[in-house]
Amino acid sequence: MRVSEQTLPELGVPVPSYRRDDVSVGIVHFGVGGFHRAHQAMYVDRLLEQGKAKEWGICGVGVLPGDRRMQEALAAQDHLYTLVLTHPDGTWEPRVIGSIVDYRYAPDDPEAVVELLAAPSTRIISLTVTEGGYNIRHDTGEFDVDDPAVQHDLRSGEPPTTVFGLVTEALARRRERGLRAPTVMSCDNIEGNGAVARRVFTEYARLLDPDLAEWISEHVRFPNSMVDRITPVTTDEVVSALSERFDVQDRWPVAAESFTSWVLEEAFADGRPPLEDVGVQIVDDVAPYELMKLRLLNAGHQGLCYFAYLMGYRLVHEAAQDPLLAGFVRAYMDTEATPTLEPVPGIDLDEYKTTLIERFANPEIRDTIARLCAESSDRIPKWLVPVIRENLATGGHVQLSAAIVASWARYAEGVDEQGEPIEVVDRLADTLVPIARRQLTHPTAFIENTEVFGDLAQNHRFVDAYTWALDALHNDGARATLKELPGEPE
Ligand SMILES: NC(=O)c1ccc[n+]([C@@H]2O[C@H](COP(=O)([O-])OP(=O)(O)OC[C@H]3O[C@@H](n4cnc5c(N)ncnc54)[C@H](O)[C@@H]3O)[C@@H](O)[C@H]2O)c1
Ligand SMILES: O=P(O)(O)OC[C@@H](O)[C@@H](O)[C@H](O)[C@H](O)CO
Repeated sequence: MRVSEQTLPELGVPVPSYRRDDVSVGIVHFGVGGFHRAHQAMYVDRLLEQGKAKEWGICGVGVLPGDRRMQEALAAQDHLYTLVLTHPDGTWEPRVIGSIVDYRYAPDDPEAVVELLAAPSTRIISLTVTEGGYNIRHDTGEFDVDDPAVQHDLRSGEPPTTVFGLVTEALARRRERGLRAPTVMSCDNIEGNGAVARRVFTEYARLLDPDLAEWISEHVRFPNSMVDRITPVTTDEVVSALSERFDVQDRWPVAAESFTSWVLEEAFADGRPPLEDVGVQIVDDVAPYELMKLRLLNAGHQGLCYFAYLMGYRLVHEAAQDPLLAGFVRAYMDTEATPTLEPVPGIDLDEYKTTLIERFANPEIRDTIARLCAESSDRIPKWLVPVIRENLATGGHVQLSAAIVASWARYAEGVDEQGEPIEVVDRLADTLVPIARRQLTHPTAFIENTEVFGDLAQNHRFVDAYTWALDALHNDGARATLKELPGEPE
């Protein structure tokens, strides 16, 4: 049976019991992908199920050509979709989520999107636009004004196309109309995601109108958050298994692990849904939670994925079940990431790390190594390089982090250990792959790329560890390299 408002009563899986007609848009979300649908939209759906937050329905917005598909898929089923939680014991827990009540593909009608963002009823503008979506230069940490899409929005006089252009135009209209400022809530995996969002939106606005930038910085709030739920890309297998096992035909369901966590800073300009009623931890300072998650889970993923790919793994759980890989990742977490963390209120870090390896090893998630290996140039500088820099400054260990960077550099050569091509998915691939190939004769070529690594190649301690690992990867291969490194085989 197809998912739609009309078929809800007949679907044999849990569905919204609330009337969606009564739900109005209070949140406009940019970047409705797998994660938003498995996380924030699920939390709002839980609130609606409790009879709360009716004014906090979600309207999704897509700005990139790839988002057209999401607009069509959601429109075809009244913006309903199925979230399947995949438990490690093989149990699947599907539920139709009803909190997304509208979706706009911005290029169709940018003016309507700007007006929606400027409407007083829109009190939160949220984002999962990926790490790259914030348009930050890795070397300077500044907003990249030279980006062609940003230049278009700043200079062309045509309707805005980027999240920066659309949101800033709406904020300008609010200011002119004497309306309240909204909250801009980043839910991306970026350290200080709220602070980063604040920086990029005010910097963009300053280029247009310094007074507007002042108004934004004074009135708009940008809460930091830690968000966590492993959500792979939806596969055809999930679509067909949902149909076969539950008789639910959904154009674009999303499957995710059952674990979920959201720690959110109490920093809202114009109210918020009572998210604490559905398990969100509202705190004054998110930093310790963010650091813990980004440096253990996300950087841990990076520790796993390039070595795993080179060793022939294509699925995350299979790699995480290899004691050599699991031991390497755990050793990185213990000896290099953990010393850079702050105490995390209410969390036993040892238990957290053990649970992470178990989550990676969950065979039901079927997350792909390819997903983790994509857009590395947006991930390594944001999650791993800060760990390296801190350890270099304090005299801490960097050997395993250096090996992770070397595994990426080896992977970026675009050829695996069997001589087969690797599809390097990275917005910088055209520059990174040729640079990586040069390292066969010039071992530090990759890390001399200051756009990604800053001045890391000037540090001898890092360079020694890095060149050792790269050399071992070239001469002995990934498995043998890991065997030479300190690990914690189970
Ligand atoms: N998937 C996960 O396990 C997970 C978990 C925690 C946090 N996150 C965060 O969510 C982000 C998205 O993950 P996902 O799994 O939903 O990915 P996805 O590919 O399914 O969706 C990404 C969305 O972001 C949009 N986007 C990308 N670049 C953009 C840009 N420059 N401007 C505007 N929109 C842009 C895309 O169009 C798409 O709608 C991640 O990058 C991460 O920061 C993901
Ligand atoms: O989605 P990204 O690009 O931030 O990173 C890839 C994964 O590390 C990430 O998606 C994790 O699965 C997620 O952060 C778990 O909560």
